[in-house]
Amino acid sequence: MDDGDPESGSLNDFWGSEDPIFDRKELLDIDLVPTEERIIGRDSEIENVASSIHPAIKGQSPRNTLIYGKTGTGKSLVAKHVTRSAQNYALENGTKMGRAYIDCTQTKTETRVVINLARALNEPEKTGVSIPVTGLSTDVYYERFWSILDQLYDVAIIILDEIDKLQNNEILMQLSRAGEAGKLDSCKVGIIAISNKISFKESLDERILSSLQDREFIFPPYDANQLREIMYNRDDAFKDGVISDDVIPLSAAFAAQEHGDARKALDILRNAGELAKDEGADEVTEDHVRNAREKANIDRFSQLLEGQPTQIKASVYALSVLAEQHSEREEFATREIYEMYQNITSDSALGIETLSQRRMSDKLDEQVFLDILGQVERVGRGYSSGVTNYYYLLEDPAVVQAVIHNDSRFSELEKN
Ligand SMILES: Nc1ncnc2c1ncn2[C@@H]1O[C@H](COP(=O)(O)OP(=O)(O)OP(=O)(O)O)[C@@H](O)[C@H]1O
Repeated sequence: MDDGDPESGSLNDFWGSEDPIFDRKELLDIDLVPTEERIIGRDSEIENVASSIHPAIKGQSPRNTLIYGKTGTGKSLVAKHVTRSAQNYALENGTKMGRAYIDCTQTKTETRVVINLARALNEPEKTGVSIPVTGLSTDVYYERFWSILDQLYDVAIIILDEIDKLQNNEILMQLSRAGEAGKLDSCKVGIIAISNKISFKESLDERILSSLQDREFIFPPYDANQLREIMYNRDDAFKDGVISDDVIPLSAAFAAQEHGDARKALDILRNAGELAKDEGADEVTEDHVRNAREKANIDRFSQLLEGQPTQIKASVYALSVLAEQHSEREEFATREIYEMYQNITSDSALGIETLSQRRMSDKLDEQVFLDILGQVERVGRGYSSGVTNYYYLLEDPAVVQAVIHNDSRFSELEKN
């Protein structure tokens, strides 16, 4: 084993070397909540969310708020930015405001949400309440959580991001009714629920819905100009003069082509910088952006599709098989997709039931909203008059299948 002179290793030169491309790379981190002057094109959304929670500044009940919009439209950013600013203002004005953020893709069960909320808001040295990570019943966790809220805060704002990923809606029921149900003595609770799945409201109990729908906002996608602005406002992530002139406009054009997704724009920009760095280049060029876009597409698509239920994968898979078999066509009618879907789901390897055509097409419609698929309506002529729905893939069928095959049941299917 070599444990000789540490000075002699050539790695030392490497550790000591300066990054030739990035200066403040953290500005391109996806979780960063940028300062207000770096937030572009969301003035009215910020105003709307701020007006919903305005009463909280004085310790009164904030209005519950529901935010919808496609991915990368700034939903999480606006919710975090507005609540952070409210919390600072409240603090300076003598109101004790608590604020917690839960990502429901990571925290899906009722008990885990309560535990995480309680742990995030607790100050054990002040409350004397402990929240062990496991071991108590859900009821006890709730009791301790209510006690923490009453002891420490006049008001608490809870952001539930990607709320449609929750296993059930019990936590929403509890949080939205905590005051009237007498669980809380003095603390007021407000919820900001975020989703990119418009159909999620159908699964909600009427009472929760009416309480959440109090204020509902839909965030529109960005246009290419806004995406450009968002990126120019973060170009100090790079060393001076390292990005060539066409890099930001091209990244913005790519991100605007699908829907105006700021996450995608920033992903492309960061990945382009990383590719340039890996190559030892001293400039980020248009070619790096093109290659980064390719990589971002595959990553993003995997993320969107991987966690989806088997029924959804089966219907998207059916479309990908058709697209592969008929490379001369792009669009396929619901009926054709359904025939392929029936073939696929009849294979016992998948272990799922075959839904009706109607329900399968509902699943496809959801994927359209998430930008996994595209959909067009065509009016037929002659015998086939009437409107027919057609779907098409937004990604290469080979990429779609590669992602779905990560689910072992689908790779089994391939062998049969
Ligand atoms: N208006 C904006 N100005 C500056 N940066 C933005 C803006 N909107 C979004 N971003 C950046 O884009 C990325 C994605 O934004 P955000 O997470 O808020 O999107 P989202 O709508 O919550 O998406 P998802 O549904 O995928 O969670 C973040 O890094 C955020 O900082």
